[in-house]
Amino acid sequence: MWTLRAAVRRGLPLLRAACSFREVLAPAPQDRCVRALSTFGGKNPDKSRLLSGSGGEAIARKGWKEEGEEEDETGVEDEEVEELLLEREPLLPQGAQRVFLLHPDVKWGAKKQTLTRAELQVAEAKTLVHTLLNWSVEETMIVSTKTPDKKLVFGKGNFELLTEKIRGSPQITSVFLNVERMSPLTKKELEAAWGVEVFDRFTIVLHIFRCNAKTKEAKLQIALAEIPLLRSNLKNEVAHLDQQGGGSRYIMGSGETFLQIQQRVLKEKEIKIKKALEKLKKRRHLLRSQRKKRELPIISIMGYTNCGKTTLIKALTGDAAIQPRDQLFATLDITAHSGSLPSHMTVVYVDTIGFLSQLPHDLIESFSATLEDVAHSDVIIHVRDISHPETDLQKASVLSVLKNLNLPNQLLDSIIEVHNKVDLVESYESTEPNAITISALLGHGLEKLKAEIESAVLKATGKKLLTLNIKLEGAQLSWLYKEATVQEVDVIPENGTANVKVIISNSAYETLKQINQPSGKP
Ligand SMILES: Nc1nc2c(ncn2[C@@H]2O[C@H](COP(=O)(O)OP(=O)(O)OP(=O)(O)O)[C@@H](O)[C@H]2O)c(=O)[nH]1
Ligand SMILES: [Mg+2]
Repeated sequence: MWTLRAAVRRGLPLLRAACSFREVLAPAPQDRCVRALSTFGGKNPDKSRLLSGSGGEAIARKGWKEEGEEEDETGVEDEEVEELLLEREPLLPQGAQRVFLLHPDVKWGAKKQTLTRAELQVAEAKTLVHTLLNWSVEETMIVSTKTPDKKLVFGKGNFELLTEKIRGSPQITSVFLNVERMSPLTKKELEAAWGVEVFDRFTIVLHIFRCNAKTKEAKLQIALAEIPLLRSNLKNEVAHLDQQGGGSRYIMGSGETFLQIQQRVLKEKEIKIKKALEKLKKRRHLLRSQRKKRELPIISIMGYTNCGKTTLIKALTGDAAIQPRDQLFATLDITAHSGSLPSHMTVVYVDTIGFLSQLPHDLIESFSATLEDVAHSDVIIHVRDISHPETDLQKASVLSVLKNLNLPNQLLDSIIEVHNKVDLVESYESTEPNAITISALLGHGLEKLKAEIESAVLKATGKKLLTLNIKLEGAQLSWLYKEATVQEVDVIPENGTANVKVIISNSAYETLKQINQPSGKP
C-alpha cells in the first residue's frame, strides 16, 4: 500500500512558484523611522523564542500574487507610484525627540470617552511614541478640559499652567497632544505659545504607516489619506501668505491664484492616486476569482494591532520567512500564506492590518478597500491579546469595524475567537465558552484551533470530508480530481481499489453516486 499526499501533489507546488517576491520574502529591513518595541505592556518575551518554522509553504506574498504571474502585472509602474509619492514633506522631525505626552481628558458631555479610561489611552499613546526610532516620553500629563474643540483645547487656567510647565522644561523637545486630529490653526497657536512642535495622533499614526507600508497599494492608500491633511495645511499656508499680501493674488499669465493652482495640483494628484488604486483593486479581484476557482478556502486573521496575528500565521503555516515584530501596525499589507489542516486540506491564511481604537477616520477609509477582501473569505479568526489590560475594549473596537465592513451575516456569525498570549496570564480561564485559548508564540493550543478551523471551513463551504472506496479502473478517480478536492489516496493493490479522502460538495457527491456508485462507505 502506498500513500499519495494529494494536497502536496496538487496544491503546494503551484503555490511555491509564487514565492518570488523578494520584497516580502526577504527579512524585513530595519526600518529607519520606526523601531521594534522591546516590550508591549512590558510583557513580551524575547523574539528569539518565536517558533522556528519548519519550512512550510507560503503563497501570494505580496497582495494576491499567485501561480504563473510575472513579477509585476499590476499595471501600475513603480515609477508612477514613486512620482505620486514624491516631494512629501516629512511628517515628524528626524532625530531624537523627548516628548511631553499631554492627554486632554473630557470628563462629561458628548466628547467623553465611555469605553476606556484616560490612563489606558495614555498607555496606548506611549506605545505609539515608543514605536518611533529614538523617540521617548519625557513626561506624561492628563489634563481635564471642558472645551476640547476650542482653539487652545484647554481652559484658560490649565492652559497657562501648561505653558509655564513646557516653557520651563528645556528637556522637552515636542508635545504629543493625544487627540485624533488638531486643526492647523490650533497647532500653530499651541506651537507659538509653547515654543516646541506639537503633534496629534493622526500625524504619528500616519508616520508609522508611511514607514511600514511595503506594497504599492498600501503606499498609495496612505498617500490618499494624506490629501486632506495637505489641503488643510495649504489653506493655512495661504492664510499666512495673505497676511503678507501674497496667497490670493493671481499668478501672472495663469489666470489662477496661488491657492487655486495648489488646489488643482492636489486634486490632480488625488485623481491619479485613485486611478492607480482602482487598477490595483481590479487586479486583486481577478486574483480573488482565480483563487476561488481553485477552491482554496480563505481564512482571514483579524484583530487589534499587536495581538499576534502574524505570529499565529507563522505558527499555523510553519513559514520561517514570516517576521512578526513587536510594533504597532507592523503589518499594513494584506498577504496570504498557505497552510494545511488536520485532514491535509490546504487553506489560505490572510494576514490583515491591525485595528486601533480611535484610528483616524481617513486612515480607516483608505484601508477599507483592502479589507474588502475579508468579505470574500470563508472564515474569520478574531485574535485577541488576552494579556492586554484593555482586551475587552479592543474586542469591541474590532467588532465595530467588522460590522461596518458589510460582511455577510453568515461570516460574522461564524467568527472563531482566539484568546492569544495565554502564556502571559497565569492560569488563564476564558469566560467565553467558544473561545479557543492559545499561545501563538509557544505553539500551545494550535491543534485544537486547526480542528476548529477545519469544521468551520467545511460548514462555511457546505462541503463534506469523506473517505470513499473507489475502483481504480474507470473514470471515478479522475472525476473526483476534477470536481472535488482530493486530499489523500491510499491504493489497495490487492483489490484494485483506493480509499480516497476527499472534500466534496453535497451536489457533487450526489452526481458521483449517479455516475458511478462508489462501493465504499463515506
Ligand atoms: N508572549 C507572547 N507574545 C506573543 C504571542 N503572540 C505574539 N506575541 C508577540 O506579540 C508581538 C506582536 O506580534 P505580531 O504577530 O507582529 O502581532 P500583529 O497582530 O501581527 O501586529 P500588527 O501587524 O502590528 O497589527 C510580537 O512581539 C510577538 O512575539 C504569544 O502567544 N505570547
Ligand atoms: Mg502583523
